[in-house]
Amino acid sequence: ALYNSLAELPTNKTYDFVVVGGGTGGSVVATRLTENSNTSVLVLEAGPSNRGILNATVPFYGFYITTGTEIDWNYTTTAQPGFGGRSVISRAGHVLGGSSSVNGMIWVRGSVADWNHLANVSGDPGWGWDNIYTYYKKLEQYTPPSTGKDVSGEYDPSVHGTSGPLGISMPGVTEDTDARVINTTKEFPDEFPFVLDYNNPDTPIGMGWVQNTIRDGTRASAAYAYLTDSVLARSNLDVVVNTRVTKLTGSTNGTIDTAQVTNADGSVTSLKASKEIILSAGTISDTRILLNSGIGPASQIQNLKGVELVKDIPDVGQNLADHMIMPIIWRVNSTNTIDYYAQHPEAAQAALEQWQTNKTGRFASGEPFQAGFFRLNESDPEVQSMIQKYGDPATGPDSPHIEMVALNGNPSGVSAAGGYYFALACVNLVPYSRGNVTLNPSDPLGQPLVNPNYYDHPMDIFIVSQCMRMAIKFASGSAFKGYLEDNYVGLEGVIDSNGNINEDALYANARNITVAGDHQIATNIISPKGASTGVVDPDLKVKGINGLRIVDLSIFPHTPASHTESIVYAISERASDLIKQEYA
Ligand SMILES: Cc1cc2nc3c(=O)[nH]c(=O)nc-3n(C[C@H](O)[C@H](O)[C@H](O)COP(=O)(O)OP(=O)(O)OC[C@H]3O[C@@H](n4cnc5c(N)ncnc54)[C@H](O)[C@@H]3O)c2cc1C
Repeated sequence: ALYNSLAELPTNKTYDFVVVGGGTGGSVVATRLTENSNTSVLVLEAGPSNRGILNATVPFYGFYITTGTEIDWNYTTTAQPGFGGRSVISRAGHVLGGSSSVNGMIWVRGSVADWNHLANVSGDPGWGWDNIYTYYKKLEQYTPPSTGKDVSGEYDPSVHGTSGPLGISMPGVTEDTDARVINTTKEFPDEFPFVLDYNNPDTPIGMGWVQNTIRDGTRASAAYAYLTDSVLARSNLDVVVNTRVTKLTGSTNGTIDTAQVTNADGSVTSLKASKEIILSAGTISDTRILLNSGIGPASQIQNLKGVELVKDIPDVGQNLADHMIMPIIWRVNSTNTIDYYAQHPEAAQAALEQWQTNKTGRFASGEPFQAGFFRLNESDPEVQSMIQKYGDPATGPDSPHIEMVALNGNPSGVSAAGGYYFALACVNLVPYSRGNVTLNPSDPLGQPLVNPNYYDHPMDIFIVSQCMRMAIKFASGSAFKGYLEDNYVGLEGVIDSNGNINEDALYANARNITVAGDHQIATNIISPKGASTGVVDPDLKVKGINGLRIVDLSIFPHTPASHTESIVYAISERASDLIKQEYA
């Protein structure tokens, strides 16, 4: 059942597993484990239920509307030297379904090389692509858009699953910029080849149509797709929302079996698992919980007020990485962009009403509609020399370095101020920079110190600058002539009157404007059993502790050449099988 507070939870029940965090990973693992009616699971989620929250349900809203609301943790990074000292918002869902309830819904699976790399670094071939591909096919359910738009020629059905819980769909309406973007791939086929399906493991490179975690015109979050009414009706599953876990404890040294919740009146409620605690609170929140439980680097824990060391694991909270997004935005000669809704409340209301009536119309889709995945241009001598100096940051020779996203509007959502826009957003998929999550010693339960160290490594901003050059080329296509007016954000001082690019200005814009990718990863990295580094073993159990496993994005050791919800779904599907096998 679903309970709105701990006070509602019956007190006479016991559970095999307590899942901390009902987010992307937690929703999957709770659903899969309770397929066995002999296994009981309690999920504790800090945020509210996703049900009835339009911001977590209407696909169009996912784009920008949830920042600053109660369904996001609204973390802020520390001042980032690579960003000219700016702090940026680092978002994560604070609602059932977690970040899958607030994200951009873009479905990109992670490259073959990324998964094979995971198999190599963990020493477990089961994390390799061949096995993970079977999980993707198991969990996906490709469905046509609710609007009835014909999407043939926009993806390759043969590489997707059709009967899993997670709905995947394509943009359901046509935008003015669709043809401009697709035509540009035809005009510049060498630099920007059209790709029918970037999720085809054999052809990840190119620009094509975005696939979304949307079903029946509705956001298909992990809560919507997995924690359905019938799953929540299972007698062996209880989910409690509005319940934040502060600490994990154990009965004997070296065993963790209890999740503690500090109630509003200061009292503590302990929730016990007879088999395991499964930590699925996400990359940033995991570290706060582990450090407050005395699990992590001894050097830090010794300084934390009121916390005693339980297990010294130096890598907890280390290795934090994130993608970063550098938007380039132009004013356009059109009002037919998503900015229109920000500036015309009556149009937004009508679109919402249409969505509420039959889940169609513009609000049944997200934004963007196209994205491209590219390698650096290895015939460019500058690229060659950077790769020679620092190595190729991609996990394999066919794995992309760069993502370029095309948006029919201003991605920051501030266009209520006026104007109509087109944007190309540049993403470095393979940053070398690593940071960490630490706590304020005098307030360990307070806001964690999130430091992704953006642009710390010289290769990282170089790759973004290469993507910016690509975006300038893309926007020079004939399809954009007369459509793009002046540059609004991203290219200040970059192009001189002769059309030459000023490298210093390119870098300065990147430092001043780039924002977080919200793909925070790697604070609990996987390593082989017995390794002296890393946080979890290949079966995702925390090293040197009994009864504690981590199932979320934090275990993945590097940023994948993709978006990250797909990584979590695959990790948690396989983790569920590993857990089921262990207790069979
Ligand atoms: C704004 C945004 C846009 C994104 N866009 C995309 C995209 O388009 N495509 C894509 O693939 N990925 C995207 N991502 C990333 C992707 O959604 C995440 O990487 C992924 O969902 C993370 O899954 P997780 O299970 O690790 O954590 P989460 O899904 O974040 O789950 C963690 C859960 O734990 C809960 N929790 C945390 N602390 C506690 C506590 N102390 N007690 C109890 N519960 C707790 C949280 O409230 C949350 O529900 C985006 C993310 C954000 C934030």
